[in-house]
Amino acid sequence: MVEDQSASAESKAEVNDLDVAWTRVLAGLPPNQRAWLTNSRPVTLHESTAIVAVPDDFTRGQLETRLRPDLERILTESFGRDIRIAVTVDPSLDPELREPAPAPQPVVREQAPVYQSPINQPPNRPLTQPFGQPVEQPYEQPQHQPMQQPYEQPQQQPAQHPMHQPLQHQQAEQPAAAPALQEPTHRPQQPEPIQQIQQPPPPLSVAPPPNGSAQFQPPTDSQGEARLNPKYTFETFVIGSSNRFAHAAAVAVAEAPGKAYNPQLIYGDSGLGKTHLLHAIGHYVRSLYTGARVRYVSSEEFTNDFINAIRDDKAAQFQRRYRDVDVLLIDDIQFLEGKIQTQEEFFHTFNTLHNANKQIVISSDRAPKRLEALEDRLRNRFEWGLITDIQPPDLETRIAILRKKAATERLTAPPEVLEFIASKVQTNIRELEGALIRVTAFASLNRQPVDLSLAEIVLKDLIPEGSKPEVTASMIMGQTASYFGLSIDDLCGSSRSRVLVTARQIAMYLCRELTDLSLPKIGQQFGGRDHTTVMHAERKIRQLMSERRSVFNQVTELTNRIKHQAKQQ
Ligand SMILES: Nc1ncnc2c1ncn2[C@@H]1O[C@H](COP(=O)(O)OP(=O)(O)OP(=O)(O)O)[C@@H](O)[C@H]1O
Repeated sequence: MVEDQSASAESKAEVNDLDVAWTRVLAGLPPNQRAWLTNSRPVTLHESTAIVAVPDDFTRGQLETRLRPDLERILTESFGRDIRIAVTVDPSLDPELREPAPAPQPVVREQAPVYQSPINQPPNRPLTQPFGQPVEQPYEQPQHQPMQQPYEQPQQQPAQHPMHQPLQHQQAEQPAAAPALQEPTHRPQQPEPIQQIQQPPPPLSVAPPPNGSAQFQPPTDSQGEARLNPKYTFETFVIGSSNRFAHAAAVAVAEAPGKAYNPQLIYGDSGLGKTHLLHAIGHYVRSLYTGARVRYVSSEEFTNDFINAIRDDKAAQFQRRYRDVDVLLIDDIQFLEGKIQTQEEFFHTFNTLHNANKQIVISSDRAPKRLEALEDRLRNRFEWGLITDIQPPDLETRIAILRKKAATERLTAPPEVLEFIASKVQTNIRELEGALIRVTAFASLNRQPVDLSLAEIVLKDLIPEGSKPEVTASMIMGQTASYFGLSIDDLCGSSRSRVLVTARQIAMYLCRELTDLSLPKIGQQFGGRDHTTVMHAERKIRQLMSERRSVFNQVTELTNRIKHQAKQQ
């Protein structure tokens, strides 16, 4: 912790230095070159790489080609050591795209950049779907299939499974032949077709990848198998000082997968946006590179998949699923702690991908150094790339997140209510969003406008004063079962009677809102259900709360009971 704080203090100092150095850059360039930097700004300095944000790809092309030598020379002189630049596009820097300043109360300082994701720009850059796959497959697929197997410790598996035979290992360690990089096929278009930018700009890489460059193969999986939540994009991600660096690095990685930083590891507490950034990388890569094979997986699913593959003798399919990809996004790596055989398998997956210059992005709830029950060789590998952290957002960022959420979900709430909610919920963004949903649902049920007094009433019970009591899944399940006159076995069982389904979904929703448990962990608590079932339940209850008073009341009453119980413990 102390170490983390000092690292963050150091990075703040460097940001200031970078600002100073940037003024030297501006002073040192001839006017015709300086003009390119009018709307650009330095983002941060990480080791020997200065990340610079520019408003569009055209400017980026200029910085990466014509201006690069001078920029790097002046920065190198300023810092007294070699500095290279990495350029990222932030369209909100374009004065023409900038949102008008918010009227009277300028509480919100951070605005999310409006990413020009090609997904949203069909006319110029259709998203080519190889093999006629649908463009997007719904992310949330309600499934009620119990998991094939409960979460078993992979240690229980036979040590010499074919998946771990020496030959396989050798193959995994071999660098795969990596042909030349194909530039993004869907670079954002520029208004003026100037000859110079007909060439795609050079990649963002700050150092050439060790074994040549990656090439994206035609995908073998469908769009749906990337399993990306359509809501988690860079466009919907609000940037603040707490996540600015992680965001900039994520954009850089998505623009030059396998080249900019490999692996990228994002760490931070629960509910701070790690999963969101992983999905956003996936979307952006897919929109830039035709046919890029992207796979998102939580470490829990990876573990289960591995166990099932061994059980069903499907090692080869398992390996193909995770190794024949261009970008592997692996969430909550801390889940692999203590799981020796899954770590072993992941180690070889990592090596195969890294050797072939395929991008790996990892999230964790802690810095790699603190993943004590993870093998050293894995932790070392995580340190090969770029490690970025996400801190809890400050008040302004929390308000900006609520504004964005309200806009995307079409929820109406005046600024003072958003400020009130943001001041009450300080650490977890999932909880922040949950509070907004409850306030707006309550107003909609009562056909009342959303105002401060209403928000105060709704949040009084949700967020009690004083220290936050720890809520567990068993408390939620116990309270829900007794409230509905059911047993815990009923909640975990397979009956689909209407009352039972609603009770189960409410309990899952509350686990999501009141605990830090991941989706697969919650599914596991409810009789080994799939994580998509939990996602469906969360969405369903959010919707029902604003449509049915009975459901709103049930959720509110249960929250009170659960929090009360937690306080007594
Ligand atoms: N900067 C942000 N801008 C907009 N929404 C955000 C931001 N950060 C987090 N969120 C939202 O907060 C919710 C929780 O985020 P997410 O699931 O990515 O957190 P996490 O760090 O992966 O948590 P966990 O470790 O519990 O899985 C999501 O709905 C996400 O969209």
